[in-house]
Amino acid sequence: MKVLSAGEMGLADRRSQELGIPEIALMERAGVGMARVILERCAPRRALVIAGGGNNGGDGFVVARELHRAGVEVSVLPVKEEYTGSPGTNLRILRNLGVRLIGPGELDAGLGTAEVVVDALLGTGVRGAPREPAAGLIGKMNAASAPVVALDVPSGVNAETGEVEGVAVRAGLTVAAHAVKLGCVISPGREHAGENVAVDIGVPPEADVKPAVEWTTAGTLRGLVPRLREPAHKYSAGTLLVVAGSRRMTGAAEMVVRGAQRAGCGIVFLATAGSAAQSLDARLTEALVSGVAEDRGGSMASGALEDILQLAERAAAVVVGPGIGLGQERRELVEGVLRGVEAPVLLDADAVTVLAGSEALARRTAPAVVTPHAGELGRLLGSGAREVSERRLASARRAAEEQGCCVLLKGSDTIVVEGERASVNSTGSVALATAGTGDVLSGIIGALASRGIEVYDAARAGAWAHGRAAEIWLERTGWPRESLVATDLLPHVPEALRELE
Ligand SMILES: NC(=O)C1=CN([C@@H]2O[C@H](COP(=O)(O)OP(=O)(O)OC[C@H]3O[C@@H](n4cnc5c(N)ncnc54)[C@H](OP(=O)(O)O)[C@@H]3O)[C@@H](O)[C@H]2O)[C@@H](O)CC1
Ligand SMILES: [K+]
Repeated sequence: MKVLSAGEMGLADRRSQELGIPEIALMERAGVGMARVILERCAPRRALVIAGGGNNGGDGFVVARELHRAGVEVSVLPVKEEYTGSPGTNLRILRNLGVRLIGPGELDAGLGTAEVVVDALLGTGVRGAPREPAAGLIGKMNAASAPVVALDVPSGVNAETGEVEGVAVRAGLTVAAHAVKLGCVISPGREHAGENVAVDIGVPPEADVKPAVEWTTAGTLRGLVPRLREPAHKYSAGTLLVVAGSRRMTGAAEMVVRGAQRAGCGIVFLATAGSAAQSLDARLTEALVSGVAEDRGGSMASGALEDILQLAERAAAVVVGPGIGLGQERRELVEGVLRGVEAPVLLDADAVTVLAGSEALARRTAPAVVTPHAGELGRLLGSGAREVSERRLASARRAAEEQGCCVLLKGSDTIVVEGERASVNSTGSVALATAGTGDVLSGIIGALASRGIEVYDAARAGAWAHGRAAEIWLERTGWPRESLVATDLLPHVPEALRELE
């Protein structure tokens, strides 16, 4: 699956036309391909096409003609009075064929009988929140009982960013021209798009564009994760220090360690609160567990820093945060690790939360990666979870710039940003929305970093393998996705990583 932003698609389109391919030829192939997908997937007897005033509407007219040709009873609502250019030509053909063109007054009847509603209202040319009458039409499409298939982009979704400024169509399937649009793989646009499919529209390779934001697949990662070479000893395979857990939160520490071990880390040291150490030591047979100074609540105290820095001297990477707890002492501890550790540091969970308002991360020059979800990133940015959820790519970029580090923003569309580089992960499942999966992810990324992979690559490869492990579990067990627990991922992490060899 190829993913391009709206701007990149516009460039591919202009280059194609400069090479002499007429706009109407691209529209023809787009519409023909889109109609084929609709016929194959939905096989409707009656369809309604809602066509806007631009080229997205033009695609809709071609789709209507193709559905009509296949024997589907089609109604088309063109929103504009007058059409010119390629959409105008295609609307004229519909008139010549006697395809039923309806006005707004007949819309409710059309929506009531259609087996598929085709959203050809707004595409990549939308600017800002949909105005009337588009906004009202979007509301009607969303209220329809028939499934909605969006052409190119669900109307109202920003194809560049995935942001939704006003209302937007909720489609079950989005059929894109040439490449899936970036806004359809980033939340919330991703949820509006449903399944994404792209159809070939004849853009020649000479006109194609390399995307600035990578859609991370096995292909983009292949060869990144080194195989262990002989002679390997436990230190050459990567040493990782995990700083995690507290008296009441031992599971988080366990899952980070296990994730790291399955991702090929040669040796894992765990520093945890003194009162948690004994039980973790018993559970983590292969890890070296150290209990360090804790406060009265059973969380690691700031006085543990010296021991932690000493352990870090033996590690090629450090993971800090899961289950450590909040408060001033944890903040001092995390700041101390950022100041005192030269090796790459991954900050997750509580370690991200306690850094809100701190300058320690921005001041650090050695490599660092933070792995927040929207709520944690909202605290770090001081903007709130909602702002992050609405503007995910922009928020991740802002945090990466302000903090001068790599940011992995968790979600169904895990986004990884560092400097100019950005990527969206292609693997995963809603099954991952369960306690502890984030800890496993931290362990995997920490292990990859400990094996010498730079943090941006470790983060995107780790996210990919973590999502792929969930997919493999679903494939193998056939169990409902709600049943996955974080430790189910562990046996599938090596399999996922092997797919990258
Ligand atoms: N590029 C390619 O290679 C190919 C592109 N193709 C297709 O073209 C699509 C892009 O077409 P596009 O550029 O004509 O824009 P499009 O999405 O139809 O929107 C423009 C219309 O929306 C309106 N409008 C805008 N904002 C609005 C708002 N807030 N609220 C309400 N209305 C608003 C605007 O009205 P105006 O502002 O002009 O009054 C105008 O009528 C692309 O997604 C793909 O489907 C294919 O044919 C294959 C080749
Ligand atoms: K659309």
